[in-house]
Amino acid sequence: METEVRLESSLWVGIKRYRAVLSGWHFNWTEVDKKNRDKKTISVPVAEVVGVEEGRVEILPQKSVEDTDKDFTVFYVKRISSGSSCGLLWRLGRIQFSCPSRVLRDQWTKHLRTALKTHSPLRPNRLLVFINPFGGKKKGRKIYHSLVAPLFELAGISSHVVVTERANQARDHLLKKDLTGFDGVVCVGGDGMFSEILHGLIGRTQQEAGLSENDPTVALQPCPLHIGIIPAGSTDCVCYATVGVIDAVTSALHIIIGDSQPLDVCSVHQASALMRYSVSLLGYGFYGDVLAESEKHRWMGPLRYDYSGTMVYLSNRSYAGIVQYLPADPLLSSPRDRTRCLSGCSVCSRSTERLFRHSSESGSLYSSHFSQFSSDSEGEWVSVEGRFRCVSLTCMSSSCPKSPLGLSPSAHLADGTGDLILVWDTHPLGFLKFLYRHTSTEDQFDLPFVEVHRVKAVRFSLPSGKEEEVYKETGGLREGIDEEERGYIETVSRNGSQQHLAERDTGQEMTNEQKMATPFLCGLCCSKAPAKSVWNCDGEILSSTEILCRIHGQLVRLYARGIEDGAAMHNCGKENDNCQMGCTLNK
Ligand SMILES: CCCCCCCCCCCCC/C=C/[C@@H](O)[C@H](COP(=O)(O)O)NC(=O)CCCCC
Ligand SMILES: Nc1ncnc2c1ncn2[C@@H]1O[C@H](COP(=O)(O)OP(=O)(O)O)[C@@H](O)[C@H]1O
Ligand SMILES: [Ca+2]
Repeated sequence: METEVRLESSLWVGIKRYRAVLSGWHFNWTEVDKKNRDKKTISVPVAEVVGVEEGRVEILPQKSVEDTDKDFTVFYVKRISSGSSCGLLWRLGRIQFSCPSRVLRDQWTKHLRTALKTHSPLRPNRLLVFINPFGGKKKGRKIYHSLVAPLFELAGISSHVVVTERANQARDHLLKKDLTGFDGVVCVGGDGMFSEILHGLIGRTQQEAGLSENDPTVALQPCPLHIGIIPAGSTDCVCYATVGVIDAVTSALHIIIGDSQPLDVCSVHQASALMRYSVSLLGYGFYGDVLAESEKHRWMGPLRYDYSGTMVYLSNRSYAGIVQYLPADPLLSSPRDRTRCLSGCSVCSRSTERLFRHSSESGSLYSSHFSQFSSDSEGEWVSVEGRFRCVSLTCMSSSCPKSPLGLSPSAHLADGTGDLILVWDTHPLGFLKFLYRHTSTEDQFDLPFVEVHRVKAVRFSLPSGKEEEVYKETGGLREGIDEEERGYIETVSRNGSQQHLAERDTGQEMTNEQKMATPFLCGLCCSKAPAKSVWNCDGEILSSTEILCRIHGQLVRLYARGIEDGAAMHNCGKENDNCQMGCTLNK
């Protein structure tokens, strides 16, 4: 049995004396005053030590090494509060120690290096990096070379960098080229670039396992390589929802220390063909229209979504559809339980056991998923039909700077479920209220025309010709229904039995304000609203409308750890500035 590394000695930082202790999971140093009394302690988990160098080393503004033989420098993760974002910013902390002898210095560097290997076994040695030079504000290359590459170098990571020259180059590389020796793949870009990596890695893994991605019932094999995201895109939702901040240095440090965050992935099929995978947003109606509109205005950069969002909102559209879903176990969690999936989430941890339960027995991962598509579970599908402003499915909260709590604030990153959000047709100001609540802490699901369901799978289809006649397009409100009623008809089928619900009560009275806004909003839109929308699949438009979606629990792993709760990081119980014990969170 390996014995735990322990080392304790006096060390100097400038003229101050410190008692430094490396024991188990922690490295800490306490200032000792002239009367031998302990002053401030800084404690760093060994797993968060970025690197240990002989001599006095600096890397910013540029690397410099003073090769003195009694000194060593420790680089570590230091947290600072991020202001507006929900997570914590990570920065590179640095401390230069002086030892009484070279022998002791060598002992410290050796023990620290051994300890950090033991306590963070997933640290990458070699990474494959793809940079999209055109993502977001087109700063991907600069962000990587000025902020990320020096940190990778410091941590001893070697990287093979590919600056993409066309869309799907990264995906094709991962599908075809030799990936031997790489521990992970890093994308520098936005959600679209992440999606390329996701498709390449999932595809490659299934190819090697001899599994057909076109079969929607197949139990997909989890990907062995980790994915790192350096945010340099427009929405950067996957990064925000898994790290809590959009910050290249924070993300680079998560990669360096080999953090590992499993992530659910949704497969999207049409008949027997795989269309795409999704993690953040699979959206029909509003989000599909926004994406289609925004593609015409790519030159605007990230602002294209604000512009297109406004235009699409003003066009006031709703679409007919049939949504069927397979509910997840309501005893495990609920999208309305007001909890949040944070770092170390217990719902996700418990799910790991449930999702992989049969793997050791049957030799096949995900065998429990497979059973949910057997004929036995057919009866559990719920079906709703009507007109929708939008139908959205997300495997995680999908928080992003535009919406800090996200599309579904209580969704989980790795519980094997997705949240289905149905926004029924409603008055324009009602829909505006729904959208607006995404920007605040007000509950966007607490509206009479909104439903949210935690699901394992979803099917979407268009109503048959007969039903389409009934719901003839009039741009927002349906023909034949009195405008004052603002209701709609839905056909609900639970466990196969058809139930006809006339007039869903939206519970809303039209205010004078709304009445005044109606002619203006409808004037922009009423004549030529299309009968169908498109699906927005993580920023890509799907070519089919009728789809089958299925959530695959923990199919990929990111170099991340979920959103850290700032308050909980202070294990000393003191506020930022007074924090002295067991905590590296500084203002
Ligand atoms: C009155 C204020 C209205 C504000 C509405 C805010 C709602 C925002 C929810 C955003 C969820 C985003 C989910 C992520 C989607 C991305 O995958 C996708 C592609 O991103 P990228 O590759 O970086 O371009 N982004 C979008 O589809 C943008 C949706 C914007 C909707 C307004
Ligand atoms: N060199 C390239 N030229 C054009 N498109 C690219 C290139 N590299 C990647 N892409 C594509 O650009 C799309 C958007 O990239 P992304 O990095 O997500 O930026 P944004 O967040 O601004 O949309 C992705 O779908 C990706 O496939
Ligand atoms: Ca999930």
